[in-house]
Amino acid sequence: MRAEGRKVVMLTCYDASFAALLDRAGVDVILVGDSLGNVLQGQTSTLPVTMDHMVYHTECVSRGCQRPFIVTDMPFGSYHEGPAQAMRNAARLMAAGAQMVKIEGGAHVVETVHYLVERGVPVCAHIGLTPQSVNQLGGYRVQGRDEDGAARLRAEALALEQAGAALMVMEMVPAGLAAEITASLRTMATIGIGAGADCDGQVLVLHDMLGVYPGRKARFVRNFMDGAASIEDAVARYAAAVRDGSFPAEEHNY
Ligand SMILES: Nc1nc(=O)c2c([nH]1)NC[C@@H]1CN(c3ccc(C(=O)N[C@@H](CCC(=O)O)C(=O)O)cc3)CN21
Ligand SMILES: CC(C)C(=O)C(=O)O
Ligand SMILES: [Mg+2]
Repeated sequence: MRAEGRKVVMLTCYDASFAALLDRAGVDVILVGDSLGNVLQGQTSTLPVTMDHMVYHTECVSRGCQRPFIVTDMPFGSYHEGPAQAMRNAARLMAAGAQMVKIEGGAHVVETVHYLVERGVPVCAHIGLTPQSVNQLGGYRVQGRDEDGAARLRAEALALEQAGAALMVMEMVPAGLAAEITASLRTMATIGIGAGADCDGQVLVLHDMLGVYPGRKARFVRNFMDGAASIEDAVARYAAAVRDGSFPAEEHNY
């Protein structure tokens, strides 16, 4: 899709009924996100989410849809010990129905990404705001604002592409920097969340874009239920807005 200049429409999903709805609405990629810790479990971070939770929700999603490509988040602690542990846990997620796994982090996960890709596990990287590191980052805030931070994100993106990651989420990254990083890549497609419209695709948390998450609403969220006739219509409007470049707009960027 990147090669053809077609935007990638990605949304989180955690169960079979919504997976079927996202399939009907034309979503390209479903992310079984560890954000399920927040939106399903009522946790204040993604840190308590376990492999068993991710396996269960991947199985649910996988049974509900046919067409969308399924990516599952590796939860906190499931890949941090290194390549062998990551491979063992990725294999469980792939057996549950994931077609790609997502791993947060930059330089420290490059070796693990390479190890998985060489063994037949497609990998989505995730840089910028990496919520599993919230206790180190000091909050859910924009990343890569100063020149040092920007240089680090640029270098990490290239290293992750080199390691074989096929997709990369950029979360809460200034729009200009995300555009520059996207243009600097040759094979890896970028998916933005709070990273501007010039990424190769976009992702949002389903409960955020439907306005049902009771927690704090980040700047990058738009409620697509406003003016929509149904949930399916809201998801279809999100897909259309990503494809025509009207979402995200300036007001959603950093
Ligand atoms: N429902 C939900 N939506 C998400 O986007 C999401 C999750 N959960 N859980 C995992 C992470 C955590 N994320 C978050 C959480 C909070 C903000 C937030 O409050 N952002 C504020 C800025 C806060 C600050 O600068 O201090 C914003 O206005 O964007 C952003 C991303 C993104 N992910
Ligand atoms: C917000 C996306 C990128 C994510 O990682 C999640 O939903 O867990
Ligand atoms: Mg996640």
